[in-house]
Amino acid sequence: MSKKSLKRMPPSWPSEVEYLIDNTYEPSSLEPQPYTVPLSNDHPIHPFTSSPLLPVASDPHMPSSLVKIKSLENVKSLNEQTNHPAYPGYGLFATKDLKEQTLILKYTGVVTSTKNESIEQRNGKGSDYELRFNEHYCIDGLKKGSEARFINDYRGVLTKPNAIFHEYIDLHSGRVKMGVWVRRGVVKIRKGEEIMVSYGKSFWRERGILND
Ligand SMILES: C[S@@+](CC[C@H](N)C(=O)[O-])C[C@H]1O[C@@H](n2cnc3c(N)ncnc32)[C@H](O)[C@@H]1O
Repeated sequence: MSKKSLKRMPPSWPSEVEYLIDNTYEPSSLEPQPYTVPLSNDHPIHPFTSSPLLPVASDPHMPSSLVKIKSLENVKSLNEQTNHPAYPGYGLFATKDLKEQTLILKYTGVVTSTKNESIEQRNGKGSDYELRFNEHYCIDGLKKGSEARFINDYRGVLTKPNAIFHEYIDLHSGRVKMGVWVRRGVVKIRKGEEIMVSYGKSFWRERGILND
């Protein structure tokens, strides 16, 4: 059996999407040189400090036992009368209590360069699963990605996001990755709660949903 067919996948993973434990760069020559490890002690261990340096952390184990992909069919929004605003679709939920500042997951996908594009050229081009990454790149989780591609925006469900997307340097490979972290000030995301970030106002503005 090939290595690929042995790859483990999270439960409820959609067959049309490739599960990716690590980013794939397109073209592969785009991948930057990794940092030389060990890194200096000046790097923090989480993003919630005033340091301008990227945090250093060990890659989270994937598929992750900390999260579960769930259909939103029976999930209500804050207003218990209405369906979740991302219904019909999926969301990502904690399977354990997750403490403040925990690195929960890696956001993986296809990484491409945005170096020669202005913000105006880039706006509206990305899929609903695309994130800006490491200054001159973006990661698209539309066709290939990890559990993190199922994370919804907090609007209409929570009063504040309980998680953030933030880059880190993998302690072992020296490569920059995109992480999903429990947000500062959130004592814990409780088992069963939906993990939610803010996509940013520009995400909704580009889709004609926010006007301010
Ligand atoms: C990265 S996907 C999130 C996962 C998605 N729910 C799924 O089932 O694949 C982003 C898309 O989810 C939906 N979504 C996420 N958060 C939402 C929210 N707060 N309100 C409405 N739609 C939301 C929107 O369609 C958005 O373009």
